Amino acid sequence: MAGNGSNSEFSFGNGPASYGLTKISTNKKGGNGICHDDSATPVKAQTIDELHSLQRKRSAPTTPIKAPTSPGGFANAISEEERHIQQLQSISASLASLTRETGPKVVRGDPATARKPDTPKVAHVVHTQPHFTPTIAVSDSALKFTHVLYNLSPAELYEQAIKYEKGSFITSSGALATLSGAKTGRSPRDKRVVKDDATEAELWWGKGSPNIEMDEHTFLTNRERAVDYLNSLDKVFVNDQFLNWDPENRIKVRIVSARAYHSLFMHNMCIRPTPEELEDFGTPDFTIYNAGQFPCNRYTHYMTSSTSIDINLARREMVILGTQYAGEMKKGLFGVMHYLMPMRGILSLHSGCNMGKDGDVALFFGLSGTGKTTLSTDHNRYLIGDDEHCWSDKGVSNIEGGCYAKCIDLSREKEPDIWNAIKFGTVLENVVFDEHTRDVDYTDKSVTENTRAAYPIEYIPNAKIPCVGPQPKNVILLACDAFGVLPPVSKLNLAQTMYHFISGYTALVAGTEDGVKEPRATFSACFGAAFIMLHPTKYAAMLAEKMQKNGASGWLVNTGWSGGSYGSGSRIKLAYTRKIIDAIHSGSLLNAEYKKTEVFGLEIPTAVEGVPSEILDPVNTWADKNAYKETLLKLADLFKNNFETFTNYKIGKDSRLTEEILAAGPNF
Ligand SMILES: Nc1ncnc2c1ncn2[C@@H]1O[C@H](COP(=O)(O)OP(=O)(O)O)[C@@H](O)[C@H]1O
Ligand SMILES: C=C(OP(=O)(O)O)C(=O)O
Ligand SMILES: [Ca+2]
Ligand SMILES: [Mn+2]
Repeated sequence: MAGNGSNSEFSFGNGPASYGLTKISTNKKGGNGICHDDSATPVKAQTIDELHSLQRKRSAPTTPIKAPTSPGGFANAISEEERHIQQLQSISASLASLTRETGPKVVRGDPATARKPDTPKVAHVVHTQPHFTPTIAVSDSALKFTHVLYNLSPAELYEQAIKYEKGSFITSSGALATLSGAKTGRSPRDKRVVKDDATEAELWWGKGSPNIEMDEHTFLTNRERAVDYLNSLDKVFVNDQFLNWDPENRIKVRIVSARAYHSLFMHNMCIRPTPEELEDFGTPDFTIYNAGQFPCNRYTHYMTSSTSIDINLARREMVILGTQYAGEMKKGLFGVMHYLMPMRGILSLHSGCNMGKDGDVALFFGLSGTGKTTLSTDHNRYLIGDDEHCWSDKGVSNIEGGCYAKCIDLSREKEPDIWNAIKFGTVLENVVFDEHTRDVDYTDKSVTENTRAAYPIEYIPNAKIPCVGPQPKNVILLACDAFGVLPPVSKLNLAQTMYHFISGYTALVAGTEDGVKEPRATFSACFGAAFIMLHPTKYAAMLAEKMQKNGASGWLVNTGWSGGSYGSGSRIKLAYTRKIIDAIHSGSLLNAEYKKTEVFGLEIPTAVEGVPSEILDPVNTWADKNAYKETLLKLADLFKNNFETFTNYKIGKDSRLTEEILAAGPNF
């Protein structure tokens, strides 16, 4: 080659080098003629697989795990490997079939990415005492591995949901939109509790009780069905978490489920363990088997539909078949707490709870849709929790680690904190969104009216962590009265508080469906009859005792209709209800001027700051006074009929309060 390098053949013009393009040198270092793009440092990987493995770093607890000390003073720390094997053995035991001798072979990790399970992190449990004489000792499920996706993070669960669960999408605000399938609400008529000698005596059975009985054998049949279903899958999700922020009364729960949606929901709703707490988790106090995609067998005794939610208190287990509605798990555990906590003298409450800057705590009782979540989420106060609490001698504690807000017609302006909580990590159930922008349309009821958002409580900026507080000062009973005759706010004496607590009234309208013109009254004892386990008067007696002891004030707040029943009146503005609640919190309403209403005998204030005075007495808001009186009497009659079930029960030691409570209802 003559003179120039190999790139010299082509140039613009024949002038000096400065007129043409700079020559590309290929010969700086090696001189082997190979072109290197060395503008950045090269990756430290030889293959694509190696490169991908560099992306992910092992996560581990940030502080060393405490080594328990043996009596001799020697630390008998077990290795991390052993701890993982113990964890897997515990999961294998959870998933064990009771009719075959073994638990499944479980291995940690996603089957899609797992290599051969050649590591020792495989566990298999052999029963020491089988409950039944096994007829077949081996089955196909004993030959395969069940992959366990253990306490995955929200990011990992998003990936699982989006890859494998139809109907899972990321919305424009980062939330995970999912579908709960055919069931978009709870199925209270399919909730069963095992009746054995102990529970027969302890629990509330019969008329009005949410506890529909089943026997132990049927429970085991359904348990086996759920466990066999779960073991037939390539992978199951396992969440090990806590309930109750009161450290002395914390309950360890394990949730075994088939869907990433369920695992993320419970990750958000239960208390999340730290990595250290998880290492020390041990055996759970209660286990849920959620095989919701799989129906129960209607030929099984007691089954009346293909859905069954079964609780066995002796075995400390719950089985879910035939419903994927995630609220079933949260509220099922709440039922269990309604049994466990009163046994310890602690009152379980279906209520929201928040605290002012000065430490004044308020409880918000109410049935679904009455405003517990909306009103406890208050930008000027600390949120302790939106739905499930415990009241002990020490004060209040939230049972959960997250909130479950209704999001139908959610607006940024009226409920900014809930709006902003709908971001990455939040589960959005059954909402409708724009297929391109993924913007959610909160007004759309195409899937259901019961659209929901489940988010960790720390997504609310003024959440009180840990979620505990001192003794309550105000007990607010919420009723969404679609008849439009209850006052927006009434001050209650103790007997009235008990009367309304035991009644647990609300009246909602089924929405905008044709034909549903009349509001339907619902009475749900303790504002949560679907979740209580003992007789309502047991909880009422505890509430009376605690309110009395701590000098708490009772209030009845109507978050429903004004100016007429549903159809002619309208729902009380949320802004007005918030002003009423503010006046309760500040203490100003306690010292206001009051007058007594007819029929219900409720004390109503004549003025509340920020609320038009004329709406405080509902009679003023009705154009047709006769219609008002007629509706008022109709509602009073419904109250009276409902309360008849309770007239034979005593509350507390002396019967004085019982008589006062009976007298605290409507008089007409
Ligand atoms: N005056 C009002 N007070 C409380 N909530 C209201 C009022 N008017 C409308 N709402 C709406 O009613 C619903 C109350 O639901 P939510 O707080 O989730 O109930 P709960 O937690 O008791 O089930 C929310 O969608 C809220 O926006
Ligand atoms: C999750 C529920 O709670 P709430 O509607 O009271 O918020 C429910 O009742 O299913
Ligand atoms: Ca609730
Ligand atoms: Mn709620």
